Amino acid sequence: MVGDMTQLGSMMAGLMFLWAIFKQWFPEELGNHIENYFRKIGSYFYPYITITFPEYQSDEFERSKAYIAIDRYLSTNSSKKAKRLKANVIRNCKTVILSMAAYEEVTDEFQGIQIWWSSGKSNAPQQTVFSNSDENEKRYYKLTCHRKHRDIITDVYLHHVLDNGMAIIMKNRQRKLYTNGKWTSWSHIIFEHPSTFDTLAMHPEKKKEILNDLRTFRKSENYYKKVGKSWKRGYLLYGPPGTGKSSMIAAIADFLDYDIYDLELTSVNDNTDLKKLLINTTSKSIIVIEDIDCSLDLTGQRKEKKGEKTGKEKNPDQKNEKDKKKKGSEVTLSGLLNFIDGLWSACGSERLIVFTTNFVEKLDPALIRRGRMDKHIELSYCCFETFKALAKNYLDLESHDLFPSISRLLEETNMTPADVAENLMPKSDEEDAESCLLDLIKALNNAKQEARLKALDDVGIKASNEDSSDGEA
Ligand SMILES: Nc1ncnc2c1ncn2[C@@H]1O[C@H](COP(=O)(O)OP(=O)(O)OP(=O)(O)O)[C@@H](O)[C@H]1O
Ligand SMILES: [Mg+2]
Repeated sequence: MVGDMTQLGSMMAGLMFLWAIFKQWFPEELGNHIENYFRKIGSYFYPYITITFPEYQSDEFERSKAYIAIDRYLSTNSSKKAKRLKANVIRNCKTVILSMAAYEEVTDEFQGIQIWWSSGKSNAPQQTVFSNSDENEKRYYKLTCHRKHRDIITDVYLHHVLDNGMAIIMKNRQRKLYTNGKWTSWSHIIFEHPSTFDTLAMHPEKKKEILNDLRTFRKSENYYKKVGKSWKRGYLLYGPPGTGKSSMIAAIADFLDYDIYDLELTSVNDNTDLKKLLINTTSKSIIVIEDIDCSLDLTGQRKEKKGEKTGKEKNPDQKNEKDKKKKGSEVTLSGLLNFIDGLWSACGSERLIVFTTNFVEKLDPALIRRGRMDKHIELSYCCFETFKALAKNYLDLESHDLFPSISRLLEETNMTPADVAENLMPKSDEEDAESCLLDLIKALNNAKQEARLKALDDVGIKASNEDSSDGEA
């Protein structure tokens, strides 16, 4: 059907071309009159309009988002109707997306209107020595419909196609973990961290509160617009090592289906590069700076790395090397503050910025004030509620006679969820749930004993210090 219409369309275009040559031999007014007459006859025989969607817009390197959305949208009906298909295998060979090959045609129906889609390609001149033959083909999708439906097609149907196509892209997309390498670019791997809010053990009330906060954030685009804020939110996760800060970031990314940009501040040259990195992030993402206290000190000057010489350098090469290192770490506190909520931070939207630290008290108050880091979440030592969640995850246990003893021991001593989890893991095939719980009780008793000895030691040292200072006096 589309082929017939295309032939008819080409015939009409040919006639119009011939007419353009003959038109000059006629007086202008008569020429225009005849042309109008031709157009009327033409539109009587060919009452269709076509809209073409090229894969690449002339001024962009990236594939057109509209083209990709149409491709995905058509994959739902082209895979049923088209005869020649193209397969795109994603998600580690687990998902196959079929789209129609070049010069295929499929029909679609919308509110009783018939729409014809065809795919095509044309050869573009060779662009670079590295480009392969596929890259030199300019693909496109062409929509054809009756001209009387023009308004509904352009105003309603195309939105329907693009929205549905984008939804399919989001559903099939694989989350990415980006890291900043040299210069101002990001490189990425597919992000498949197993941590989710189901596996993250924490007090149920606290978990509920965080999930509600994330849900509210996700659907608050209009609210942020209304109050004049860019659509982003800052999370500060703090607590001792092994309490689940990184695991929580992975769980948030899973819950919101966002990509993660793991920003290594020590690799960023200066504030300008920090800004460029920010511009190169996409919406629906989490920008993470882990161990923020190790990247900046309170005055905003970057710390020198441990082990770096502080005295005079022995030779000029060493000095150059040091200069280079210094030059590679010129990001300032003010640069970071601008990164979080300066004017440039408004480019893109729907973003979380997450800082983690083991020492919240070391951070500059300006960096973590509300408005910048809107939500402060403390992840702490394992409490009984956290233990119950871990026991459920690791041992499939909801209750046990040993639970009361564990509850008492957890109140008496500090143990991180990471250590509790390690003790709950069976060490061999023979080890059952009860012996894992006994392992944990043993570890908790040891930790309690160690803490008691350390406290005694500290008191002893203090007492001997006081004695010696009395003697001196
Ligand atoms: N709250 C938790 N729930 C479930 N597992 C946890 C939790 N906390 C820690 N773990 C386990 O301990 C391991 C270490 O946790 P994680 O890396 O998230 O700690 P962290 O707080 O980021 O530590 P650090 O401050 O050293 O970076 C995780 O792989 C996970 O298996
Ligand atoms: Mg961590």
